[in-house]
Order: sequence, then C-alpha cells, then structure tokens
Amino acid sequence: MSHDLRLLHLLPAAVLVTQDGAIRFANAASVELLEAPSADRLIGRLSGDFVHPIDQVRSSNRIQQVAVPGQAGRPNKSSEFRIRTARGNLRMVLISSMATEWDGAPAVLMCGLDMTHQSEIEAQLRESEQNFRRLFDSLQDVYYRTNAQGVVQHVGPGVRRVLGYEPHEIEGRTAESYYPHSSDRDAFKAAILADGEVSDFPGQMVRRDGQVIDISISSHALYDHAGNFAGVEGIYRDVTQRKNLERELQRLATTDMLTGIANRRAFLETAESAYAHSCHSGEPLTLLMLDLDHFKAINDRYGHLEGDRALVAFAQAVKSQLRASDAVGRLGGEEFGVLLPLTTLAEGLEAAHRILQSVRALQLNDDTGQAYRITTSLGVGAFRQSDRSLRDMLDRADQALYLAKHRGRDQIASLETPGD
Ligand SMILES: Nc1nc2c(ncn2[C@@H]2O[C@H](COP(=O)(O)OP(=O)(O)OP(=O)(O)O)[C@@H](O)[C@H]2O)c(=O)[nH]1
Repeated sequence: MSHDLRLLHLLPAAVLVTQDGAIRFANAASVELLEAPSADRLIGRLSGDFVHPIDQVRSSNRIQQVAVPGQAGRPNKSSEFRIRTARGNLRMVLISSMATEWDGAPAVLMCGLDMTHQSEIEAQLRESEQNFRRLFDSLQDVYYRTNAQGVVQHVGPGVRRVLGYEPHEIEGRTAESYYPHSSDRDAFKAAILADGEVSDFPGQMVRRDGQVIDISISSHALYDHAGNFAGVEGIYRDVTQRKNLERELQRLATTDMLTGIANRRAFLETAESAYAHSCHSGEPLTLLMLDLDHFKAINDRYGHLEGDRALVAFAQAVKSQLRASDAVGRLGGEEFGVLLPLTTLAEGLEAAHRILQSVRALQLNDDTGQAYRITTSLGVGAFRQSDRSLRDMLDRADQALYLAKHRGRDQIASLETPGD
C-alpha cells in the first residue's frame, strides 16, 4: 500500500485503513467526508466512533467478517451506513470493506461513497409518492383509464365507494357493463371522439347493489405515437345527491303546491311544445279551460281551508278522467287547464263531458260533516293550422269558458263544432 498512497489521495471515494478498529490511513476524500480538520487528526481514532449507533453492530459484524486472515483482496458487498462526522453532521455512506495488510500486519481497507444527497432525493421521492397515494386513495372521484377497445386498464380505489366494486373486479372489463342505458355510453364516446375531451358529461351507472346513480365524467382521449386513438383517461364522480336536489328543485318550480299538479308555468311550457308538435305534424290537439263555479261561495260558506280541500278533490277528479299522455295544470285560483294531445275536438268534447260528470259526482263534506257539491264550467278549443300561436288557441278556449259561465255554468262550451 505504502508505495502509492498519493494515488489513494486522488480518489474521489473515501478510503480508510484500520487495524484493530483504529484508523491508520485516511485519504483526502475521507477527511472531507468525515469533516475532520486533517488526516492526522483521524489517525489513531476508532473508525466505529464515526458510525451512527443504529448501524454500529451491523458495521462491526461486517468488518469482522472481512478481517479473516487469508481473505485479502475480496471486498464485501457494499452497504449503506449512517455516519456521524467530526462536526456531528449525519451522512449516508455506501461502504465496502476488504482485508488487507498495513505495515506487514492484517488490516481492513474501507471504501466509502457519500450517498447523502441521493438518499435525500430518494426520501423526497418516497414522501411525494406517499402523498400522492394518500391523495389518490382519498379522492372522492374515480380515476380510470381504458384502452381503444373500451377495456378498463386501471381504475382508482374511489370505485369502491362509488360503485361498490374492488378495482381488480373492474379492471379487464369493458366500461359498458356499468351503464344502464347504452345511449349514455354512446353519447359519451361520440363526444370524446369528436372533441378529444369532455367536461362534466352527464350519465348514469349501476352500482354492485343494483342502485342506479347519476355520474358526471371529465375525460380526455389518449393517442399513441402514430396519433391513433388509444383509449380514454379521466375521472367520474357520483353526483346523485346533486341531481336529486336539482330534480327536487325542478319539481318545486313546476308543481302547484296545493294540488300537486303542474303549475301555470309548467303547464304553459307543455302546451307550447304540444302546440309546436301539432304545427309540425298536423296532428290534432285539444285544450280545455276549466273554472269552478261559484267558488267564492264555497269559501264563504265552508271556510278557506275547506275551499282548499275542494280544489284538491277537483284536481284529482279531473286527473282521473285523463290518459297518461294528457296534461293538467292549475293556471291560478280556481282555474285549470287540460291539454289533450292527439285528440280531435269531438274526442275533446267527450273528455270534457266525462270531467263534468266526475266533478258533479264528487261528494264533499266540510269538517262538521255537512255535505256539499261543486260544479265546473269548461271551454274547449281545438288546434287549427291557421293559428298564429298557442295564444290563439288559448283565447278560443277562454272565450268558450266565458260562454259556458254566461249560459249558466256546470256545462261545456266551444266556439267550434266538430267537423269545422
Ligand atoms: N280556498 C281557496 N280559494 C281560492 C284559491 N284561489 C282562489 N280562490 C278563491 O276563488 C274565488 C274565485 O271567485 P270568483 O273569481 O269571484 O269566481 P267564482 O266565485 O268561482 O264564480 P264564477 O267563476 O263566476 O263561477 C275567490 O274567492 C278566491 O279567493 C285557493 O287557493 N284556495
């Protein structure tokens, strides 16, 4: 060793030679690594003094293993050790040792590489990976990726909460399996292919327990190096609660709270679209306007609360005479409207008669048990291609209602006659 110590001083790796644990030689890199003032200050010190207590047993075991006489020239496998420098700083050093001779006596040669910086990077990487995992696992959304054939290649753990499946149960299957309506999936695919991405795309999925949930998808298309479509990646989230709230708000905004039937706005909206449909198709459409007779007297005699109950019973009686495709709405106070699609004036007059009879037949009792009856007047108006707007049809039905009132109430009137 002694003939070329200068070479060892030039090495970037730290080199120490110890005998019976005491340092006999330290190259320049080891002086720097151990933050010693000089090589001389290291000579004679025990190398084990620089090893962190946690690693001391492991370190001395390894040195004993290589310090077996006759093992010279075979270094052990390098391993990382925590080192405390002369200034008390902690370093991570990759050390390999081998038996050698020093001044004719057995010695151990140690070679160390400072890995502190690298292990810091690794620790940072591990930490950021752990942070990412935590975030990924706690994500309320479901991350997913499919290939070009729609087979799910990866799905995040959020799928347990949203669909009730383990990720491995979903992976390898096509996403179609979870769509109750294939039209939802088709619309999504078409949007992705057309725009390359979708944001807050609506749809529904079926949970493992069979419950259908509302979802919202935000995803983008994936392409391979050649620019070919290679699949889809994105997230979906359960928006059932939000959708239920929206549906409830919609219901509140379109329903008459007293009778539970459509309110004026909703009824007129339905009437507008039915009118537009008839304009387009030429199909018949008939409108009934209804008004309870002498309703003020009911209120005056039995009280407003009883008047309310009469309005509810009246709405039910009207509804009981209609088909599912017909629409009934409360236009205000004791005035109601009925829309009869695909219904001629003659058929509309028949429906009006049925309603008239069922209202006459209503047996109402006030809270003292006193029985009373109500009647209604009806105006009937049929769709005409010559109408400029729904308003024309509404006006005809309104005028007919006025006529029915004028003629003595509890009857039906129309400005038109069947066959007009
Ligand atoms: N109980 C109750 N009464 C209502 C409601 N909305 C309107 N009314 C009453 O309905 C009555 C309608 O009276 P009028 O417009 O004079 O008509 P009418 O007494 O029915 O007479 P005709 O329509 O001419 O047969 C008024 O007394 C209103 O206060 C309601 O929601 N509940």
